Amino acid sequence: MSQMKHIDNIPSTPGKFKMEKSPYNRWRLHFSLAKLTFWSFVFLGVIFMFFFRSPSPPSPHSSDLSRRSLRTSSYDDPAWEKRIKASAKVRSRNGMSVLVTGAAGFVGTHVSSALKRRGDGIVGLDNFNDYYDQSLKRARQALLERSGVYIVEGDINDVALLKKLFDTVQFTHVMHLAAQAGVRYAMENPSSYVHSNIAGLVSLLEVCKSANPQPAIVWASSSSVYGLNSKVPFSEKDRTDQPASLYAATKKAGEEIAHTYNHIYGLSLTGLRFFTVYGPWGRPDMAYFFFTRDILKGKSIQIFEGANHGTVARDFTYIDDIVKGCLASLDTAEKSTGSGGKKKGPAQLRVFNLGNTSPVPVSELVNILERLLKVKAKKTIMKLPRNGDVPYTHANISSAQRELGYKPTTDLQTGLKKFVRWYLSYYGNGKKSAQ
Ligand SMILES: O=C(O)[C@H]1O[C@H](OP(=O)(O)OP(=O)(O)OC[C@H]2O[C@@H](n3ccc(=O)[nH]c3=O)[C@H](O)[C@@H]2O)[C@H](O)[C@@H](O)[C@H]1O
Repeated sequence: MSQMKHIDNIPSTPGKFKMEKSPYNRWRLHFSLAKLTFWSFVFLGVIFMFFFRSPSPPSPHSSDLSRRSLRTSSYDDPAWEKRIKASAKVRSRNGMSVLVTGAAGFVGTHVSSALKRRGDGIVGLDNFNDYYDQSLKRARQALLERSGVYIVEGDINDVALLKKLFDTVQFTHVMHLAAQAGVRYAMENPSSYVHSNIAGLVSLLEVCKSANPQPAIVWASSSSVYGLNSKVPFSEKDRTDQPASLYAATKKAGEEIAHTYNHIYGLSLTGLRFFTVYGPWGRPDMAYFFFTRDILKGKSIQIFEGANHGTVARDFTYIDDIVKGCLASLDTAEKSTGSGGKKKGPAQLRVFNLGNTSPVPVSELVNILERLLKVKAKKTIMKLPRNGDVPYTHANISSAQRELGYKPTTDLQTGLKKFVRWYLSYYGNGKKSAQ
């Protein structure tokens, strides 16, 4: 009752209207309060049901989160830390200590294995997502484990995990290869590109800029940033403001984000524009890989052609050449200049094309595969769909040649021969096949 009095004495709108104290008004007030309480309960009930009782199917994100919180508790596990430290142990003089993101990916596996072979310390990080056959990623992981590289299972968006890794090991370098790849898939699942290629990159750079010492970072950009550029061969100085796919746009955004972190925090950053990388242990979503699978299965393949029956061509680049470019980038990367999250001076900022400098038409890629597989392909020629693909790519590599000593040595015929040999030994002669 005293509370009621208090309410009664306060004008609802100061200076405007004072409520009369008649019994009718009191009854109206009681009634309104009862109504208000009733509807508040209904409202809270609905909210409760929506958040806690909703039988909606678990989204990949919610399962990710629960997995992540489970894993967070294992970050304090001494055995886990021991494995990481053992994997990061440098075994050569002047060797580096590298965090490789996307280590169970195609390029990540090859780069990690090459670094380990020469005595660098490596810790891998990979979220093992299901963009393509996860068993292939697990097989790559097993391969790396045999050579002493441990892959931590986690996402680059997991800042707590990244911090824990940097607390455990003083990484001198980060080889950032984790990404949502694929040009055409960007129309199906655009947010996955924003999640990995933009948000994930920012999470990683945030942790790197605060690390002491700050690592030097080498990361995977893409030839797709040239988009609709029609000047060939593509040079790093050419325009890159006309991306043809969301994938390309997120990689281009990555290059701009790299500029910002270099400018504000003194992070040393090198972006590598890879040109259609192929080879053993490759990505099943790429044309050379699923063409091989489909030719062996006797399934029809689609070969795209440009306007007016124009040739669609790619500057296909063999994995071993790309690995050499990655290692040379790490070796020539200057130290970051910041510490404690503050820039101390200008730092290195580089972008390089890593291509093969000799584009090959997709129809020729298929001819080579037919010869190597000794099977005639069932081909359908179709117009290049409007799905983010560009008609051709061709790298000018003079900058990488000059600064990194990069010189690709594997032509498509030789590289595909190695790929096919691996494919047949991994999947068997078409009996067990790629998904
Ligand atoms: O350099 C890059 O930055 C990118 O390279 C790769 O993209 P792309 O060069 O598009 O490779 P990929 O899909 O193998 O298609 C090869 C060719 O086959 C043609 N193609 C494709 C499919 C098909 O059914 N038919 C066909 O003709 C198609 O038109 C194309 O001409 C990576 O996937 C990408 O993640 C990114 O790293």
